[in-house]
Amino acid sequence: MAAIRYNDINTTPVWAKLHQHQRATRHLHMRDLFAQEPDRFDRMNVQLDGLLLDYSKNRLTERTLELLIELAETADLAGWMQRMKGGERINVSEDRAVLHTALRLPRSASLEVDGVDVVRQVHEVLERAYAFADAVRDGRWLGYTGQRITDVVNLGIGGSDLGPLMVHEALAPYWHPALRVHFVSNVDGAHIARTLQQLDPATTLFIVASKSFTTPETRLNAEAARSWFLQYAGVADIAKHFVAVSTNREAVTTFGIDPANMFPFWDWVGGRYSTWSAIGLPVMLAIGPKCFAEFLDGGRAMDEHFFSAPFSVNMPVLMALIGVWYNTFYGAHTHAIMPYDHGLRRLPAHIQQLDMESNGKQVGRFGEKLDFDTGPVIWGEEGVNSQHAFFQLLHQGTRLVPSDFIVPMNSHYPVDHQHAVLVANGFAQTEALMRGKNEAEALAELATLNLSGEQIDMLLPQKLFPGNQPSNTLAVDKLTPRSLGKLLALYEHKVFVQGVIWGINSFDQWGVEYGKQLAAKILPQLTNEQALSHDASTNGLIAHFRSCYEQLG
Ligand SMILES: O=P(O)(O)OC[C@H]1O[C@](O)(CO)[C@@H](O)[C@@H]1O
Repeated sequence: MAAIRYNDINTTPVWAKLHQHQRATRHLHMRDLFAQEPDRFDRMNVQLDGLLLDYSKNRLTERTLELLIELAETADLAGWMQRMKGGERINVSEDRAVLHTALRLPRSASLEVDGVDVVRQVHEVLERAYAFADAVRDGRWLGYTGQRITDVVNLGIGGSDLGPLMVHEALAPYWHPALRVHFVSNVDGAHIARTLQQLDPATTLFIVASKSFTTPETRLNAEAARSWFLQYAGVADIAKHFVAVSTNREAVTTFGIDPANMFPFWDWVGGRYSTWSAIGLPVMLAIGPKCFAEFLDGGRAMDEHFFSAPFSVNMPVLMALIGVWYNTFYGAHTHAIMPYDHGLRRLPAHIQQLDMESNGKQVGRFGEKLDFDTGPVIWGEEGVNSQHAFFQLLHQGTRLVPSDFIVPMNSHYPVDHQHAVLVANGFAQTEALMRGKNEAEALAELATLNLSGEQIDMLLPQKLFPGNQPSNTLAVDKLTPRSLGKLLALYEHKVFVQGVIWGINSFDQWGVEYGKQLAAKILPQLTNEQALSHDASTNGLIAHFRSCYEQLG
């Protein structure tokens, strides 16, 4: 454990200066900033090998950026980056290193942690996983009847589901044509039952994906899958149809999966950072080892940029600092993620876990209470669907909602000119959110409609758009394994930087434990007559369930 000290970032001079600066600049409208600064876009974009971040549509001046960078320096961001990269145990509450970046290092690299070269370990497992994926994809790995595998079911939840699911969906153009991959996460029996209904046990492969291998939802789904499978096949056939990805060899063996069919990873990979490890197995099966290696390369390209670029042109650092500006100094409560790409529709859900499980904390890394706002509520939906759902609030509601628009410049699906329509919508939204529509513009529009003065008085306020609603635009040349790798690593580093600024340990998740403990207590009470000692609401709900539950008999 590192020596205990307390986070004092909110008592530093730069913290006070940022509060003063916010008060001094909050009246500025981005529309005016753009009018005064014709080179604003040129100054406020960063490009990295096919990925462009335009951060000019933010409530920023040069001074804001200077102060935010001073804040990063004050928080010793460079030091924390080196500590993470070098494998120091920066996850202090669990006494673990944080080395998802090592998962993306090339075979030629080496990184020793506790005397072990973790890069060698990573590539040993990758080679095994790649060989397995190739055998399934080529039809050399056969099921118990000698038929080839046609369906893969990933049984996992949280980080063992959201990341691989998102990457799998995003890379649909690269899928093997004769292999379908399904993801089952919820303990709601509907999820596994509806998936199994479509499947043939003779041609189905199950991946039980769980870092801990103790997560009840995943274990129950794995047991349900095994029972279903054993209705058709024998115990000896399990080895051909069940593999595991985990850090817990003992639990995998106890569950009945041959350790030869287990792909390990390590405690220095957080669940929500694990897509790059063997947890990516369903993705490897779908897109093949070559494309998966390109995905890893993309992540590494972002790592190299993050670890070497000056803060003023460092994509993850800039995105993180802009987020801190709104969260902590403007009091914004949320951050929206809007991918203008159907393949990226699960990205908001993945980033939601990545960000909220990492930085949704009110104490600092040494247990001290933090006296300021930290991680925002992350939410979002694919564009343009989101425009027809909740954009009204962004345009004319009362809340500050910073957002990211992620827009691929090219599509894998050239359906007429629909891609241009999609992109035009994305760009138009960022413009409208930034500019707004003022009284003169709204009046000029109403003047063309031949309305009475009374009608104009009534309609004018409703036609006004305040604007000044900030957004980043991430323009991706094309959604490929490599560009997706960059995008995902960008968000991982953004979250890390924000955690460093706020003094948070972004790599534990104690907050999800309590609900699990109470669920374990309530579960037997649902089906017995034991007297209840919860609060009146919980007692009442349990009693109501007992009276309604048909399977109680
Ligand atoms: O991979 P495991 O150990 O089954 O955990 C699944 C998920 O559960 C959590 O521990 C808590 O929700 C996540 O951090 C994790 O990604």
